[in-house]
Amino acid sequence: MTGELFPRERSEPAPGAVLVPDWLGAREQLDLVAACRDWARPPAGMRTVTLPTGGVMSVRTVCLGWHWYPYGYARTVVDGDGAPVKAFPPELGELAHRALTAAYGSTGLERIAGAPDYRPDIAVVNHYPHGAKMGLHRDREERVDAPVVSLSLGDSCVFRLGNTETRTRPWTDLELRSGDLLVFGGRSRFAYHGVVRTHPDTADPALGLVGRLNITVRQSGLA
Ligand SMILES: O=C(O)CCC(=O)C(=O)O
Ligand SMILES: [Fe+2]
Repeated sequence: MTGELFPRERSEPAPGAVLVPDWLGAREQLDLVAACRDWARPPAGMRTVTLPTGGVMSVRTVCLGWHWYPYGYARTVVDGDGAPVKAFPPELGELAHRALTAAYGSTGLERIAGAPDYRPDIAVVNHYPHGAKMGLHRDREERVDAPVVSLSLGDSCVFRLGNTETRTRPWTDLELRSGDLLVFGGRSRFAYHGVVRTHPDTADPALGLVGRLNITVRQSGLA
């Protein structure tokens, strides 16, 4: 906690996009960081991703359930060590279900595409070392429009939530801090988004994490 005078409040920066600040407690954050460390280990561990353009992403990534590569999903690390992707942990599915209820409320949830029968089966874990960022993109390799649940850990960042049509304005810049929950579903599900910058060493040192971690939980729609 950063000694805020007032609690940071839930907000809806775009239709279907909900930010719930400080959603994860300290214990949950520590447990997730520890889990990420396990998931990062080879085989099928954390790797850097090379894009078809030849560019190398500045984040490092590990996936659970389905392996994301540019641009698709596979059951093995087709652009890495070739190992089978690690299983999607049921606890993460339960956490993501709770996240949808926290974001939309149990009644609001019914009005969000793919939320009532939500069956998440992918986690994409990104580590942002100091200086890393992520260009504007859409999460569109999934075959269904169920919401994406995003959990942030460690350093805070500037997250850019754009529109569904273009990579350009209008967009909204949000600060995401450790423990924050962002859900993008409904009309924001396929919005462009990215991470403009992180703020080095802003996390509570007790978390024992250098840089920033982001976990997105998704539903693939793949069998
Ligand atoms: O790090 C973030 O907050 C966003 C990550 C993201 O957009 C992705 O993994 O597709
Ligand atoms: Fe994304």
